[in-house]
Amino acid sequence: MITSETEAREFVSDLCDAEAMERLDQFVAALKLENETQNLVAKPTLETAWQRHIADSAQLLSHVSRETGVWLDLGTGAGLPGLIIAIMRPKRPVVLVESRRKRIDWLERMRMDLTLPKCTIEGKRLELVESVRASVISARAFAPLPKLIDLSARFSTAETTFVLPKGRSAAQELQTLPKKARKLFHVEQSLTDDDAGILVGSLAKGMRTKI
Ligand SMILES: C[S@@+](CC[C@H](N)C(=O)[O-])C[C@H]1O[C@@H](n2cnc3c(N)ncnc32)[C@H](O)[C@@H]1O
Repeated sequence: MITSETEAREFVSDLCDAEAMERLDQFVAALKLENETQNLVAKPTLETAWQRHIADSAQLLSHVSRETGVWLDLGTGAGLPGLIIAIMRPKRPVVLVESRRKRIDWLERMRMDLTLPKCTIEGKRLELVESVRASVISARAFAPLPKLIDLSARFSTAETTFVLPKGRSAAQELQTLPKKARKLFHVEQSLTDDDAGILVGSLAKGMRTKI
């Protein structure tokens, strides 16, 4: 379990290079400033930003086997987890979907300032985003599980891995899926919170049209 800012930095630095670490520091500094003008994350969480946001996002990499293909992040908001993945894996195409104007502007600015040419931002509602085949789909605090799957199934194939940090409700949310769909996901322990879980899984063919 990651229990301090130092441990969080060490955990993340094992997963990326020194240049990415510099960019992550730049991101954290910018996030603290931006949070004074728009409510991107809960203010108290900024004191432990590396644990609560950076390592929390970075840990998703451990649940994804393929290092290639589009990583699609739904409802990216402050940049979590999608922008963190884009910083740590700058050669990978990462698509961030976010509908709120001020948040889109923030993400665009970060993408420019951090020089992330493979990262693209779909500044609109997910429902309006053109279908692409995603290799990974992530979403933190985006929507209840059945709705999330309903909205994102058209971006998935049988090879797509869903990685969904669900906080304390992970196991409970899984129970809200029909029995057949439930079997396709499992709960991984979060490394940043004893009580939190990450839902990991893929959708079978029939499930991709309707759950
Ligand atoms: C609770 S925030 C979570 C933000 C970020 N993932 C995090 O963990 O800090 C949910 C985000 O999803 C965005 N959102 C909600 N519904 C959306 C939709 N249908 N399409 C695109 N973005 C959406 C909201 O604007 C908001 O920024």
